[in-house]
Amino acid sequence: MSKPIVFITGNAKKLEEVIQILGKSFPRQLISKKVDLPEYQGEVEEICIQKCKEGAKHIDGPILIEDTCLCFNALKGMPGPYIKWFLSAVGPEGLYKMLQGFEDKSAYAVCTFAYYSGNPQDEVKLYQGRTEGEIVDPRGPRDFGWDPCFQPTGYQQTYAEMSKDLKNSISHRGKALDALRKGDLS
Ligand SMILES: O=P(O)(O)OP(=O)(O)OP(=O)(O)OC[C@H]1O[C@@H](n2cnc3c(O)ncnc32)[C@H](O)[C@@H]1O
Ligand SMILES: [Mg+2]
Repeated sequence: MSKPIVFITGNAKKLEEVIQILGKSFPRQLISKKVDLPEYQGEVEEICIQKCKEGAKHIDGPILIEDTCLCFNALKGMPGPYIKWFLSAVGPEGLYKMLQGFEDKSAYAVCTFAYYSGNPQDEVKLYQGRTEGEIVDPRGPRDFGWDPCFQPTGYQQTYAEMSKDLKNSISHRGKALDALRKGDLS
């Protein structure tokens, strides 16, 4: 019997979605631990590896972390991994206003999971998902991050206006977890 995987996050809404998306079909037991891991700088892959290694100091056994980026094409991919600070400073309205001087409102959300078995001989494994969209004047409930100002390509609703099932079926996180499901989590 494999050990349960501990998903470390300080974000209750992320955890809620991960549980909804993986559902009962996930063959491994997933438990969660609330730890606010440091916000690292750099490329998202490096950030996730560092975050995962730091998380491993808290847990004896397999662990999972994720990091989410929101990237504006007009800003060459910024705020990217720093979106948390921008969002807490200016909110979804401010994110929309940041693009006021640009015609290009396109953006993409990237979710990267990092898994580490806990065995020192194993590497950290990464699983990524990306959803394209645009930054719009915020609409919909305010309960999760930048959801009100992100409208995925091909939809008339923002993430915040969508049902959870619809968001999860097309989201950056849903796609990253599809990749994780297919991965080798030994
Ligand atoms: O402890 P961790 O897992 O790091 O949780 P966090 O809230 O610090 O999350 P990140 O470091 O990945 O920063 C991502 C930011 O984007 C927000 N966010 C993450 N996923 C989102 C989603 O699907 N929809 C809207 N906002 C999201 C989140 O609230 C943060 O402000
Ligand atoms: Mg974080």
